[in-house]
Amino acid sequence: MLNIQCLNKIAEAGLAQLPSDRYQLTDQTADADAILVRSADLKELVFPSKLKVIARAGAGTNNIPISRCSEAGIVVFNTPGANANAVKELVLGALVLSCRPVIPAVNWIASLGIDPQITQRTEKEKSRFVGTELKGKTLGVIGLGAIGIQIANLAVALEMRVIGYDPYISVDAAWKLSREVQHEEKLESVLKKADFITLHVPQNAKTQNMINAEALALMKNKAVLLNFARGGLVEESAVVTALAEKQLRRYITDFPSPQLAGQSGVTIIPHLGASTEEAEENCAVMAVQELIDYLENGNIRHSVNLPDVVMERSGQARICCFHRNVPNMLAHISGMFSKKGINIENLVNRSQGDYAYTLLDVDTAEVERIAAELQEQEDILRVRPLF
Ligand SMILES: NC(=O)c1ccc[n+]([C@@H]2O[C@H](COP(=O)([O-])OP(=O)(O)OC[C@H]3O[C@@H](n4cnc5c(N)ncnc54)[C@H](O)[C@@H]3O)[C@@H](O)[C@H]2O)c1
Ligand SMILES: O=C(O)CC[C@@H](O)C(=O)O
Repeated sequence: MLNIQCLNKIAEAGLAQLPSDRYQLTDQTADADAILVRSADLKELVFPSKLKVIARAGAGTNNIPISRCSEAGIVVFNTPGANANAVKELVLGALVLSCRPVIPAVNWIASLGIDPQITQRTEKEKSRFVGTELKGKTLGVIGLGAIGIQIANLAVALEMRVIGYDPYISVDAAWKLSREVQHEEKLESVLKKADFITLHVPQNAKTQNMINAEALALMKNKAVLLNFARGGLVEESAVVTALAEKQLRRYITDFPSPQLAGQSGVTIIPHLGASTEEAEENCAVMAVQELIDYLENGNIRHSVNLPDVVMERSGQARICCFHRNVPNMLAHISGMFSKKGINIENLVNRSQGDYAYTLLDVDTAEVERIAAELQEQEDILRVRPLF
């Protein structure tokens, strides 16, 4: 039996994929072979030696200490694109709310209670709640991945002028992007030109506080900033100052913080971007499938610390080897098999940055000993024999 610990609520549709004869849920990290997580912070978590995999049912992995996982031979997965539609739809809502004062208008009507004159008052006083339209305005999309692309294309359909910035855009993503979206090579150009700026990049050392006082100073005075990516992308004290000095019109964020609470010009949503039944199910199903394929076949799809490595099963046993990306490792591993007279039927090896992964299918099931010997080799982080 393999033990799975859920550190957040994971949709039942995903958990139902776990065959009950091979998997059970545990609430003890010490017993966990695998962890399923959403936004729980794992940065201080002590990993038990039997923990092999962490699957993030969602996109952002800034809550997971990726380097520490790699050094412990733990593969980390996420679920790219599985909640993108949910975020796109909420960003559309936020765009509309940023230029149509619907929330104050609804609050005003609610404050009137049961007023027999409500219809007359509405028609007389509604002029206080006139807004503006999105059509014809410029939307700047920072980060053209699963979410950014969908928002950019949607905004084109809304007849907005759309400009995008993503120095690392993938070929796949570029194909999906509407030809109407203008590609900007510099972040500064987007900041200067856009009426609405929406952030869709991961939070990491390079993107932390990317919207700081300097960036805010470049924006148009009436610009609206939307952040459905991560709170740490934006220097909040600078946003509060920019709003107070009328350098920024509104900041709409999915990430509450004490610094932003109660500030005028700030609209705070309680991290609801991915909170739809559909997105939660998509993420949970995808995360569980990734986890099962890794635990049972050693296959890797959508890992954030290793490349995709998928090989059809052949032979009598499979050895999965998570190692550092150092010279001669493949020759060393295969040499150990040939010294023992074990025939390798199939082999695949891929690397990503400092780490690499090798799958070997062999013609014997007697592999426990060689697996243990491999595990002792320098630069080998985890070895798993599978039958
Ligand atoms: N509010 C929510 O509930 C919610 C839901 C899903 C995702 N998110 C956040 O949104 C982020 C994006 O999600 P996604 O699914 O689109 O991810 P993604 O990986 O598909 O796209 C991210 C894009 O950002 C680009 N990028 C990276 N660094 C950049 C930089 N410095 N400047 C410009 N572009 C850069 C990448 O090239 C990539 O195309 C996630 O990392 C997560 O933090 C939030
Ligand atoms: O799990 C959630 O509700 C949020 C997920 C979201 O922030 C993500 O990065 O995918």
